[in-house]
Parts: sequence; structure tokens; C-alpha cells
Amino acid sequence: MERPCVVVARESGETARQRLAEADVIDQEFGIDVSDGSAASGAAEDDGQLYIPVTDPEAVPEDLEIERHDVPARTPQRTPADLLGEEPTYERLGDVVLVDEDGPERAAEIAEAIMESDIPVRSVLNRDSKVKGETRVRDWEVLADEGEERPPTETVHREYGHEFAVDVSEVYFSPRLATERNRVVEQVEPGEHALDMFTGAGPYAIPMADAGAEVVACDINPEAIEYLRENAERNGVADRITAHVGDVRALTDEYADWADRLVMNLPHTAAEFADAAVAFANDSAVVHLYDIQHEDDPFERGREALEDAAGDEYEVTTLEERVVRSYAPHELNVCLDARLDRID
Ligand SMILES: C[S@@+](CC[C@H](N)C(=O)[O-])C[C@H]1O[C@@H](n2cnc3c(N)ncnc32)[C@H](O)[C@@H]1O
Repeated sequence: MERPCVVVARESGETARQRLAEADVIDQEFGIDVSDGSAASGAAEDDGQLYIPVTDPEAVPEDLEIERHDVPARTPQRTPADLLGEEPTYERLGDVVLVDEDGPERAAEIAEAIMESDIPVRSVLNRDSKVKGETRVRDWEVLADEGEERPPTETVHREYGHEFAVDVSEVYFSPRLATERNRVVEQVEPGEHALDMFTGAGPYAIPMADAGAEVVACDINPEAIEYLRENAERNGVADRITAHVGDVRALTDEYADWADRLVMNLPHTAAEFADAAVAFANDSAVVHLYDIQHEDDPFERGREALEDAAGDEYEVTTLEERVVRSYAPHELNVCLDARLDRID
């Protein structure tokens, strides 16, 4: 059936799809038409493009092209909401579903609906603790598991065209930060030196390397670095990433004056690493410092820490103050983008 569709080259398809999903304009009643450039594809037009059906062309970001195109109607899918009669809150990480429920009965009911629905899911996990200690890993209760060979906490997650293998019982990973990570990655210039100080399984390091950066990635959690290395191979960027296990402060001599860009994703604590960030910075470096702070002035602590560490060696300029998401009542997860320019 002919519907308004966003037309994109196949290689830009995943990025466009995620942007449209964020704007909530993908028409779920119709499928995406994937034409592969060959006359045998059966697509209405064999031009190697993707046609993503949208509900409201007016709400589509302006830089995306729209045209009417024949797309297939989808067979209706049963969602967890259809089965429960209301929309439960959950996040998808590959074929694992993450929920955050206190009551065991409610948790079991949601898990059952998720497993019975048509979304492709292998296990359902409930948050069983807050993020803990240096590694920021939390405990998970397994609510449902199809019982394959892989542990129910391990999966392969896809984000903006990259694949991340991760076991959430061993390594921190939050699918909620996908848009924020992409915002940072889009600023990367080919050839720049990027230091991902708290890399986890590599959701910043890998796309930055794919954007052409030479990346140094560090984590104190050895399991995280194992997954980072696997993910670097998986995404074909192993030759542009150097991985280190340990406290990132131990690298300040080896990478002194090296970095054009520093990613500091260790909310609550990153400001304590401002001295290391300044030691890593070259003559003009951009810092992305994440924090979780009271909404009254969530950027102050990070900015002051950078200014104190910079002393009279660097000028600190705020580039952007970004609210990533609300974390708890009156508490925000934020990112301060700042530039450090060496004072001659
Ligand atoms: C909030 S997680 C972020 C991981 C990743 N950047 C992401 O977005 O998924 C912070 C990471 O910092 C690591 N970490 C904590 N203290 C560290 C230190 N002193 N040096 C290096 N890594 C550290 C933890 O093990 C954890 O993987």
C-alpha cells in the first residue's frame, strides 16, 4: 500500500530509523521496504534504498527526504501491552528485556507477558540492586529464561549500526544512553585522538574508532575490557583501539598531552578524575564529563573540578550543558561538554 516514507541509502538506514523512532513517527502498521538494487528483490523499485513508513511527515526531521512508496502491511504483532492491558515499563538490550519492579507478583506478570508477546526475547531480568562499587555492575534477578546455552544476562545489542556483546551481570551497560552516545560520536573527526576513560564494553570507543578516531579505552573492570576487545573485533575497528585494564590515572604519563577528546562517563565520580583529564589533554581538547547532580546546578561540580585541575595551564570553556535524562526526583544525569585550551 502506498504510504509516506522516508527514503535513505541503505548504509544510513539504522541511523535514520533510530532518529524516526525517537521522534515517534515510524508507522508500525507497515514494514520497511528494503530494496537491494537488484531486479530480483521484489521491491516496488530496485534502487538500493530503504523506505521507512511514517505516520506524520510533518514531524520528520527536515534533512530527511520523504516520498510516497509501496510498503507491505505488517501482520499484527502481540505486544506485552496487548497481553497486559496496559503498557509496562521495560528496556530492550538485544534479546534480553530489563525491568525494574519491586513487587514479585507484578514482576512475574510482566515477565510472562513479555515472553508471550511477539517481541524477540530470550530472557527477562529484574534490577535486584542499585549499580554498585567501582565497576557499576548491578545484581539481576532472572524472571524468565528460554534456557539456551548463553547465560540469560548475556546478549548482543545493536545501537546505531554497531554490535555490542555484553553480560550485564559482569559489565555496566545502559541502552538508555544510545542517543547521548551518538551525539558525542557525531562530533568525532577522522584522525583525532580520543581517550575513553571509563569505557565499559565500548559503546563510545567503538563508534568513535569507526568514525576514524584513534582510540585509547580504559576500564578498571577486566571483564569490561574483554568485551571491549571482542566488540572491537566484531565491529572491525580493533586496529584503531588500544585497550587498558586498570585505574585510568595510571595512564597519565603514557598518554600525557595526547588526547583531542576525553569521554568521562563515570557519573557521581568523574569530577574526581579532572586532574587526569587535564594531564591527558593536548593543546586543545574537548571533554565530555558526565555527572548525576541535583537539578539546581547539575553542571557546577564538573566545571569547578575542571577549572581547579586546569589552574593557569588551560583555559576552560563550556561548549554545551546537556541534560541526558532525569535520574531520580530532582536529580539529573547530565553531560558537560567543555574545551581545554592551553595557555601559552
Ligand atoms: C558508568 S560505566 C560506563 C561504561 C561505558 N562508558 C558505557 O557508557 O556503557 C563506568 C565504567 O567505569 C569503570 N571505572 C570505574 N572506576 C574506574 C577507574 N578508576 N579507571 C578506569 N575505569 C573505571 C567501571 O568499571 C565502569 O565500567
